[in-house]
Amino acid sequence: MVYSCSMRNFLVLACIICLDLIIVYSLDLGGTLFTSRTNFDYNLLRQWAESGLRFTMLYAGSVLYKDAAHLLNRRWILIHCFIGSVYETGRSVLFDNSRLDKLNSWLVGTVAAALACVFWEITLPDTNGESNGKERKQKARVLFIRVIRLYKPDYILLFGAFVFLALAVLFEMFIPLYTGEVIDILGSDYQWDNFKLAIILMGLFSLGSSLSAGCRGGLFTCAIYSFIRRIKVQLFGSLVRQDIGFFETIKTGDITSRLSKDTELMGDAVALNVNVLLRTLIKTMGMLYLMLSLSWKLTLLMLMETPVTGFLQNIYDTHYQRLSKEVQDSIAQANDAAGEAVSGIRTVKSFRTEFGETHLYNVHLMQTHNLKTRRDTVRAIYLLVRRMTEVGMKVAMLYYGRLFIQYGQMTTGNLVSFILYQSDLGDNIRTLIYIFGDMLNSVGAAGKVFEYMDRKPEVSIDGDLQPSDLKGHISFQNLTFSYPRRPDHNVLKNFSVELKPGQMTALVGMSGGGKSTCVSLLERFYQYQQGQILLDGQPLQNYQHKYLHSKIAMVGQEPVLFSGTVRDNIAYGLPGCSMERVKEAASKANAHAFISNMEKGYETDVGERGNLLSGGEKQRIAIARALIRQPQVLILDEVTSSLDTESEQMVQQALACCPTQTLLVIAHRLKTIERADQIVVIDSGEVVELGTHQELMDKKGSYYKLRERLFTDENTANQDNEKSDTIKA
Ligand SMILES: Nc1ncnc2c1ncn2[C@@H]1O[C@H](COP(=O)(O)OP(=O)(O)OP(=O)(O)O)[C@@H](O)[C@H]1O
Repeated sequence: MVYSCSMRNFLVLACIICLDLIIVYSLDLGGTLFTSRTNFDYNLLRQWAESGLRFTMLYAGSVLYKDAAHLLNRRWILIHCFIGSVYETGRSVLFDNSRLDKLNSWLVGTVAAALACVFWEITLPDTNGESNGKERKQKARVLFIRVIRLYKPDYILLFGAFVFLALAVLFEMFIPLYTGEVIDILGSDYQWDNFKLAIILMGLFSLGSSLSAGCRGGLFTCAIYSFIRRIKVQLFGSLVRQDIGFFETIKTGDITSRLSKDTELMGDAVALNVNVLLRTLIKTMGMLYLMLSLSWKLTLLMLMETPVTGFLQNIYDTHYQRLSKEVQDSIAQANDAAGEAVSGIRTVKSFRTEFGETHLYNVHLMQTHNLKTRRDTVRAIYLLVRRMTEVGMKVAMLYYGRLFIQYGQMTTGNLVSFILYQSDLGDNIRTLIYIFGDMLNSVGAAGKVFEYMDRKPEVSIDGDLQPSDLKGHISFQNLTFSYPRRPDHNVLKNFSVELKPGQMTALVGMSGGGKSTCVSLLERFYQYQQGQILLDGQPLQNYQHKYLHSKIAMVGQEPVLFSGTVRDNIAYGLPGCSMERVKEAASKANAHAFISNMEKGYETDVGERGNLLSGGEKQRIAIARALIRQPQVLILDEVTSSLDTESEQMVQQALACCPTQTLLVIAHRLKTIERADQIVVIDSGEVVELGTHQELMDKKGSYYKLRERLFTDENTANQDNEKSDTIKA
């Protein structure tokens, strides 16, 4: 903290200020005893020496007296001691005035330091924040260089754009100069030839500048679009390679925001910002040169605005960026809430929670609204202060400009050119300062994109085993597993089971026992913590990713179809697959008949996520999608739950006609798994019973009880259905 509000601290501060005033006058008195007041250079030199001495004494005081360190920030002292010297030097140089005003310069120093304190109070609360800022800048630099490297394929476009940029700026720079010249020609001894030449040159510069600016913009836009497309593809490629655990911990809104907004910000980081930066930089240099040649004194005066503007911009950027980030996060939350409600609209309607969902959305929007109001207030205050600084500077410039014209140091045309440059230069300097902030912001977005692009999936996909004759013998050995979102809860505990080729294994058990988890691990969606899963004696992770998923196929509880035709969905991931194979797989899955009855047959669009089909139809297409691969291991997770009895029997027959296949079935309807070669009963992630249907029934253990319980449930449900049918009839 620069200030502490206690009374004691104020007293200490007052003492320090008094002490400083005494030091100033003692030094001045001492100085005047030995030097002459009329010597301009010597007086200025003495002023600076005094500043240095005061700074050393106050700084030493702040080090020795610990409490003062809170009050006397190093920068505070620096400004306090030196700003007076800067002010006096500027005044003396501008107006050849050798009279030094001690009290005046001391007051300037104190007021400037007090203002600095107020600003630092707001912006730099502690040194920790400062070191974080440094780290952030260092990180931003690294990210920025990485983004530049990624632009490599577009270097030619960028080079062309930079050439046109330089041309546009050069042409643009001369326009105000010739405007002033025209005014001088009109004002003094008017000559048609001079006037004509000035107008033609102005026209040519304007034309050249517009043409070059157009080419520059076009080339930059091409480079940016090409870059953004490349990055989006790379990011998407990296996202789809991630393990399922990653998607469970990251919100969909975050992922879409990375893909859409951050990649675009990242594209702007280099091309757009460097474009603006270079344009502004070249223009600023050129304009400064021309302005110095018009009036170096007025230029110096005008440059005094720069540190103030920079300072204001710095404070503003810090707050604005923080608030903007909060606004973005809150927009993402609101979008998530709306997206979730729309995707689950059936549930929302059936539970009559439309009002609740609308209210929740409103709460998120209100949060966004409040944050936006705060952000815009900060912006309004900043604009107000900035405009006041600008206007103040303009008034000062006009005042001194008039004096210089009066003393014959410049012409009216020169002043007009100067004013035109000045208003442009002010904008340029602000842009230069802003662009650094914006670059930090843009590379911040790049950082988020790189974070996803660099992420290594926890489930490795580096295996390279692809044996030509896979038998499909699977062995779960002492498996222990917990989900990434719930690392303390072991879903599988020391789980061991063997699945043999040509056999059907059924996993049964109460809901939440861990049946689907076994399937997820077999599909390598997650990485288990202990034990291993062997396929034909080799750990699952040794197999090549694509090969493994062509040999192990799964139909899940809620099969997901993608928008496109029925044919596209059955032949998903098999480019160039023949129609015969598609039809054959559909027939095996008992889907051919209903597909043929549809208006466009296999070319029928299934709608987004297959919404135009019934649950059973979706499931049969999903089964066909699995069967078309002729997998060695087939996993059916609660597949038959959405099928009618006839379809179920036909699917069962289709599955039975593949004698060498390893079949793993999870079913609640225990009737469907009676013919399984082995039934594994799972409870709380452990195998509690294992055997054939008959063996387990004879044992009268968990399986027997489970069956009884489920039969009771099924019968009750059937009776309920019959009753409601009678009522309806
Ligand atoms: N993605 C997940 N993250 C955290 N916990 C999970 C996740 N999926 C499942 N679980 C938990 O793991 C346990 C086992 O779930 P699993 O889906 O394997 O059971 P199940 O036997 O297939 O149940 P059901 O018969 O209802 O489908 C449950 O306690 C469940 O809450």
